[in-house]
Amino acid sequence: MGLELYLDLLSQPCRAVYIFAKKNGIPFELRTVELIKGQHLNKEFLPINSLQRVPTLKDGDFVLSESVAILIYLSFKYQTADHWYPSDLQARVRLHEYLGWHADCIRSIFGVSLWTQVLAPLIGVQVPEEKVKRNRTSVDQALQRLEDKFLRDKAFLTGQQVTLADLMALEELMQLVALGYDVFEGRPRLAAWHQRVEAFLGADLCQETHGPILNILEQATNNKLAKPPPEVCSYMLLRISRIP
Ligand SMILES: N[C@@H](CCC(=O)N[C@@H](CS)C(=O)NCC(=O)O)C(=O)O
Repeated sequence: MGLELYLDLLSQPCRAVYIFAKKNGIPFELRTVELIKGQHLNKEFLPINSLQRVPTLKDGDFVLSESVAILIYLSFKYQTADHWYPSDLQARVRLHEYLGWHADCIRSIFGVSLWTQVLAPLIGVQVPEEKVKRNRTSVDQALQRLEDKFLRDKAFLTGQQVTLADLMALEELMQLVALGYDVFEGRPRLAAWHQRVEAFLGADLCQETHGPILNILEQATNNKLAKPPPEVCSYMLLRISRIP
């Protein structure tokens, strides 16, 4: 069996892995794990990733989770262009500097809207308004830092060429865009960066990758999402209660 990628394109780190593999012509079998249906909790997925999370890579007997580790594995194994994961020491650690900040300050915040606007209502729960507002404030602060401290006047987040950092950031931003948040309003440098990254990736690949998340609100509004089974609902309830 060749390379298998266990992904759900509703998930930001999964899309970063997907778009990287596709853009670089890396052959893989897509194994879709639908989080809304709780497929990551199924007994079939447990032996593949006991952490029950996606993305997960399987390359023969080698199994790997964590999007950044997967992206680095793919860039070495398939010898992708140097700009993605630069060999120059300072350029590489600059990329890791961003990825560290991203893990701490973006990941936990940008995904909350999907819970408040789609997943909680799907199981009949309303997230308290003060939590929603708190999240919006955190999102605004993080976007400002992304633009002022990382992007500044550069073409891409960590330099003049596109890297893994741009993919990770793009996919987090798409989560907000899909949920109706105008992340680019009043942020012209971020808007120009977004256009540059999407132009580099190509419109068709962006459409293919972002299609499912861009449709999620419409699907939710038109009751096209099936309510998950009870055990998944209880699991989701627990996750919702942890929204700060
Ligand atoms: N740090 C991990 C985050 C992975 C992650 O949070 N995956 C989510 C989807 S976005 C997941 O599988 N969630 C299922 C769960 O935690 O129950 C990465 O970058 O791969």
